[in-house]
Amino acid sequence: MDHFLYRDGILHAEDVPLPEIAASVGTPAYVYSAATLLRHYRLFDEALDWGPHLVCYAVKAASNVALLKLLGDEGAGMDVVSEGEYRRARAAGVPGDRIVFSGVGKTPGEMRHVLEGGIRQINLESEPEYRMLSEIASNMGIEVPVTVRVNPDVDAKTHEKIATGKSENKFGIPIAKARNVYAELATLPGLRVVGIDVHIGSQLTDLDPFRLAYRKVADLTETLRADGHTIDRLDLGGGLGIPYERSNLAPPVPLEYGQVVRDEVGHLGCEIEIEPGRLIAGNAGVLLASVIFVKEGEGRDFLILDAAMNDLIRPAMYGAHHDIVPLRETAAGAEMHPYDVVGPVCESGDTFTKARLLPPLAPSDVVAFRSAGAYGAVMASEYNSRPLVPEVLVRGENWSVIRPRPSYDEMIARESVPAWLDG
Ligand SMILES: Cc1ncc(COP(=O)(O)O)c(C=O)c1O
Ligand SMILES: N[C@@H](CCCC[NH3+])C(=O)O
Repeated sequence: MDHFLYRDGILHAEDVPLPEIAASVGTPAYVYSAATLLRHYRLFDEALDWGPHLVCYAVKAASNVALLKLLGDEGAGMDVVSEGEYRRARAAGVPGDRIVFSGVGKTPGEMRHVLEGGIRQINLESEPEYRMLSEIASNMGIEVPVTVRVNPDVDAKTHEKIATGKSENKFGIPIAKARNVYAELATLPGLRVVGIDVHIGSQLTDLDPFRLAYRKVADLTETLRADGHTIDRLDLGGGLGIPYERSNLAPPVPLEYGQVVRDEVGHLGCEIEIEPGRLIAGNAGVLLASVIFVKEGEGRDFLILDAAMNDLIRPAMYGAHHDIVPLRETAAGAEMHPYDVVGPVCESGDTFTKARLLPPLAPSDVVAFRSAGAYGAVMASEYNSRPLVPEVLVRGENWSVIRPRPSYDEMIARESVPAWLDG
């Protein structure tokens, strides 16, 4: 459920009519609903309330500081994968002891930064990484809580580009090597083992892969405990999918997911951490775009929008589907028209969808891409020198720009011509 609904024939974000935002901010623009974001966070929090837990929002999904502040103030932890994300979380007021640091390629500088600033735990993904962290932390006189991300070799049954738990993926340490790795970790200074981490992929619509992976983690917990290690915390990653097509059967909800977690690892008495991103932010955001032209092609009509692949790359990158709806509600029984919906960027890949049935649209009409809150604005670029897409946050009747669209001058002023080029 989200808070983008038609009221009096006009699509609203909570209590704000979206045409008002489009007219004021211009398009393209991302609009987020605070109520949806918080609702989804709370669903996860409640799904795990059978035991000690922390929902660490995956900052990569949508990382605007205002969104992080909303979630942080609600008690959320954060899962970060870079110093930049860590700094954003801290800027949003989230204390270090609610931040976990994931990722396969943490640099020494990033490690030092989070150790200085305070961190709940670092999820380690390779031998060279934990040896480096041990050296840095012990030189700083710190003992940092760590887990090892294990790769359980489970098929997450999702798009191959976002599956992370198979042996061919770059993520984690093969689960079969875990005993040796934990044995070495126990001898290294500067590190304090607290648990195990796993994350098998994103946009999972089936709970079985989670079940399989968590069962393996439960077995490993018992083995490692028998070896004498302290395993008090299980970070079970993110990955629960969302319904991108309203017509589709809905994927499992957080409550069902929480039950799987309880079934598989609940008996171990560990504190549970999860790292959901997409399910919290995905349906909490839409991308508004205006029609520039309707162009007649060979046997097709192109709906040319002012949003492009640089603003929302998911369709070009993964062939992803996003529902597209006009801001003015379509009358029941209205005649629909097939459009190839495209952006202005100079690539044929800048196609959002082909032959999509929409009501007849004309220049200046505004449409909304639904389910664009996660992996939307964060993956935007300035390709074709299109200034970075702005972001807006709505809460009830209030709305504010939380990231403005840079002017062309600002975009260009970041660059400089070296004196030695200037004659
Ligand atoms: C380590 C880690 N945690 C959490 C997430 C968030 O995943 P999702 O947005 O699918 O919940 C990801 C992305 O797949 C990830 O790589
Ligand atoms: N960017 C991807 C998800 C990446 C998941 C991050 N580990 C998407 O839009 O679906």
